[in-house]
Amino acid sequence: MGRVGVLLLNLGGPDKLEDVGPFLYNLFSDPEIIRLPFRWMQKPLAWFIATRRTKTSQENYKHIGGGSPLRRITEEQGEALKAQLDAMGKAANIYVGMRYWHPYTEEAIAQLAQDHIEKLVILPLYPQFSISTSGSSFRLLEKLWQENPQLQPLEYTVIPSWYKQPGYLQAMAELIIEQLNQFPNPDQAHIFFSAHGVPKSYVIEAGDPYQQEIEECTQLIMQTLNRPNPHTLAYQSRVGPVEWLQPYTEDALKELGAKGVKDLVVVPISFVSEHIETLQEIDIEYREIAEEAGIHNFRRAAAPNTHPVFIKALADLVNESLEKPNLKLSQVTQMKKRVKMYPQERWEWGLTTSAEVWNGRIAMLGFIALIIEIVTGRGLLHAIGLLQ
Ligand SMILES: C=CC1=C(C)c2cc3[nH]c(cc4nc(cc5[nH]c(cc1n2)c(C)c5CCC(=O)O)C(CCC(=O)O)=C4C)c(C)c3C=C
Ligand SMILES: [Fe+2]
Ligand SMILES: [Fe+2]
Repeated sequence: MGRVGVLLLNLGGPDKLEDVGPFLYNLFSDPEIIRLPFRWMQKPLAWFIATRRTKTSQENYKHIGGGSPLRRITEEQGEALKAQLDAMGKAANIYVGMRYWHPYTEEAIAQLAQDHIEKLVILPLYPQFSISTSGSSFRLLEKLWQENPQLQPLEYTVIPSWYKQPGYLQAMAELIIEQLNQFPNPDQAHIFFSAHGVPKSYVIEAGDPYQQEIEECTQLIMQTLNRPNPHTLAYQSRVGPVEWLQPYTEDALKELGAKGVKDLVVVPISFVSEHIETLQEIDIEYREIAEEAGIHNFRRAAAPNTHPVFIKALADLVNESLEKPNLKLSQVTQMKKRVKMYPQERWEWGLTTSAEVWNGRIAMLGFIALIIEIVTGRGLLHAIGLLQ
């Protein structure tokens, strides 16, 4: 085999406070994050939401030192993975490709093309697949491959999701045990899995396997842990007015507090590095909610970061994928094409479900257009003199 490369895919995060606005704009410009029926709406809406959210989001980043640690940790994971692969006699170059901030996926692809990589393993740093995370990065890569003929000869394989990997489950169990051991009665503490949420429509309408993979992952971690502790799964970080996967973390914490739970370990399970949602949302916001609800001994399991058992798990994943038949990007993005997606729907006349859905969407678009117009002072209603 020729020169091997591993492309680690991740979300990216603002390095400093000034990056927050443009980072949010990139994130909301992604049709896999906000799913709209018309592409032309994407950029104005992204600008509008990013502008509105920047201040609050900056306040949150201020609490964790003024920026996201995601780049630093992902690069450290890459270095540790390289050393582990070297030790196993499988030398490889590691590349980091972020979706919404530096180093962008496009930069990583340009670099690996320059390095004459001959076989590439595409490894998202999300254990479970979601349209909004790994799916979005795979779609981008598919586009880059289509646009750049230079990439055609590069042989690659994709790892779509890997939450069943035994080393990963073992690392998670060890991180939980570390926290359980801090309680006077380790077997009685409540284990609280907090997954990043997604809008419910992603699962129900678009067929995102995320919820099923999260639920299975929770069961597998509990089996690996092999302790009698009670556990709960809930979803955090809801954004916007639509319904997301339930139960919401804040509600589940309040409910457990009301039931008299005092000792609790939160386990973040959708992400493998510390980031704003562990350091700020769980450690500050959810801790406060839990303490108010009477959960006085609130602890959190660390994210796997560069835990040696976790890094070995990543190295095993890379090795196993090199031995299996290649999995193409078209194969891993295809699962979405089999289910209901906005661009594939067709208009139907009459009082059909489809027509009702479209009525709702048109009303929503009208409303959004009105808000944008009020904020920017420009648009159709100003042009015809209805707004000044
Ligand atoms: C598996 C993990 C993640 C899923 C699923 C996910 C979906 C998702 N996220 C948003 C909106 C935002 N996400 C933001 C930050 C952010 N998201 C993830 C992970 C998942 N997102 C991470 C790791 C981070 C943090 C990066 C960092 O800086 O450390 C943000 C910005 C922060 C904020 O303002 O709260 C937003 C906004 C949506 C809408 C979504 C599903 C559709
Ligand atoms: Fe997110
Ligand atoms: Fe989030």
